[in-house]
Amino acid sequence: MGNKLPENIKQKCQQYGQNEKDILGLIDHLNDKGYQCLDIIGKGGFGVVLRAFSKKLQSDVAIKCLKVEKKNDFEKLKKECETIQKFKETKYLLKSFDTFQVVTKELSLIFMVTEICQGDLSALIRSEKKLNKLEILRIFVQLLLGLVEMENHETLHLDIKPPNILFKEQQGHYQVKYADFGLSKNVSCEKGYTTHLTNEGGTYVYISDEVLNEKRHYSFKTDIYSLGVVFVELLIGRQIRQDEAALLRYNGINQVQQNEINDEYLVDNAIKKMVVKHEMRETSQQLLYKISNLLLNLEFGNNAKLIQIDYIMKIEQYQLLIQDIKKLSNQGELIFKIWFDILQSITSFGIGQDFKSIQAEEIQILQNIMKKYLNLTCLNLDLSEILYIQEWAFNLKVQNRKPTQIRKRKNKYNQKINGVYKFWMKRTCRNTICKKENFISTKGINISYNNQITTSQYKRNHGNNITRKLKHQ
Ligand SMILES: Nc1ncnc2c1ncn2[C@@H]1O[C@H](COP(=O)(O)OP(=O)(O)OP(=O)(O)O)[C@@H](O)[C@H]1O
Repeated sequence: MGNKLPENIKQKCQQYGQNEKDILGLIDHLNDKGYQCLDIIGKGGFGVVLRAFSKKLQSDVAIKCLKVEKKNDFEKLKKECETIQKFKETKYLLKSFDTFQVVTKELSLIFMVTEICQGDLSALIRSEKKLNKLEILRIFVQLLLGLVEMENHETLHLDIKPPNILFKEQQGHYQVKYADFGLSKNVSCEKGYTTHLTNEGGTYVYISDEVLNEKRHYSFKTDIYSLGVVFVELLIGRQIRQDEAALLRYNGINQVQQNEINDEYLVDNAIKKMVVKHEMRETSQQLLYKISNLLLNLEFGNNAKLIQIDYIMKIEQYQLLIQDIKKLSNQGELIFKIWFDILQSITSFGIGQDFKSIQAEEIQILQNIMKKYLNLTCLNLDLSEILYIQEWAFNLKVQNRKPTQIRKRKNKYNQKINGVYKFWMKRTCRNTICKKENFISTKGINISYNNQITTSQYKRNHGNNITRKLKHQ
């Protein structure tokens, strides 16, 4: 890039009040590390965020360039880097690719390379084009899943607010990610809370009573409060004012806000279980269970009849399944059957196959099947969402069984989601009926079958070393 800044970066320097020489310096450091700077995305309290091309990843990344001025700053930034680096295999927490430090005679800089997003939630809340309820619920379910991911990593965010939630938009579907873990704390999962108190708070509007008054342990429910306020803002389509915030914290949601939300179910089942005193708040799992049910009903509700007809007509080779479906009166059970069938279709005889071995490609196949069979274009669920829905559907079935059966099943299903999945695999494979399906061996030999066989029969004849080619792809 030499000594000259491209025109777009020059303009952004003016817009963000950045010294051009400083930016040139940053660009040189980044070049040395294999990043080609393309633009300035924004400016935060500690420095600028740049868009750059990573030669190693062969894709664009965001690079937060942070100037360390005090020892405290360094500790805070180091902690943020360490926190995001420990997140492995998460989907709703901003991915970190690299962090490095550059120290010269004059200054000390930290660079954090992360995945790149398109903006933050505050822009969506402020935007003229208001999000509809379905879009809001899809975002909210992802944010709850993000809290579950944090819980799995024993992390409290403690600064959840719209500017710290980034989004990517693809064909009208928003994918959201938590960012800015500068105030986050580690928490022991056994205890579920931390006694490490501090007077650094998040932002006044979003922080809970316990953080504001430093009067009790923090727990995963501390983040639930903040997310509750974010949810209120998403639903009313505007930011909560400072004067409203105190009332919200101590008195809960008021009538005016309830009228703005205009959805009794969400107020009673989500907001009043989040934006309340610590002991009355629900967990992310409890909320997720309810809200993903609601989302599922919204996604499928109006299409229930269509799903039924479409399903029976198009998947006729699954004779047994169809007979079952005809007996079903309950829409929940119907959805259960559909998920069951779809899972059968994407699993390539993987008895005992592990959750992690399900590849993005298979999720893509699943989505294609959903679109094709169910005529749904809006569906864009990922595996963890699918597993939650699956678990919900199973519980729904469990409720209709006799108590002894329930106990037996529940023991199995009380295991973690991995366990649920493995059990499903076994059950799925045992019952699968394959008719006129094409199979390919891993050596690439095509084998066609004209008769119905069960997968276990097939495995007995041909061994485990097979993958199934999807007929409907
Ligand atoms: N990974 C990213 N992808 C896209 N935009 C980003 C990314 N990270 C940050 N931004 C944007 O860059 C701007 C500055 O972000 P940054 O996190 O530094 O600031 P902040 O959150 O306002 O400040 P602070 O961290 O000091 O509270 C924000 O507008 C933010 O939306």
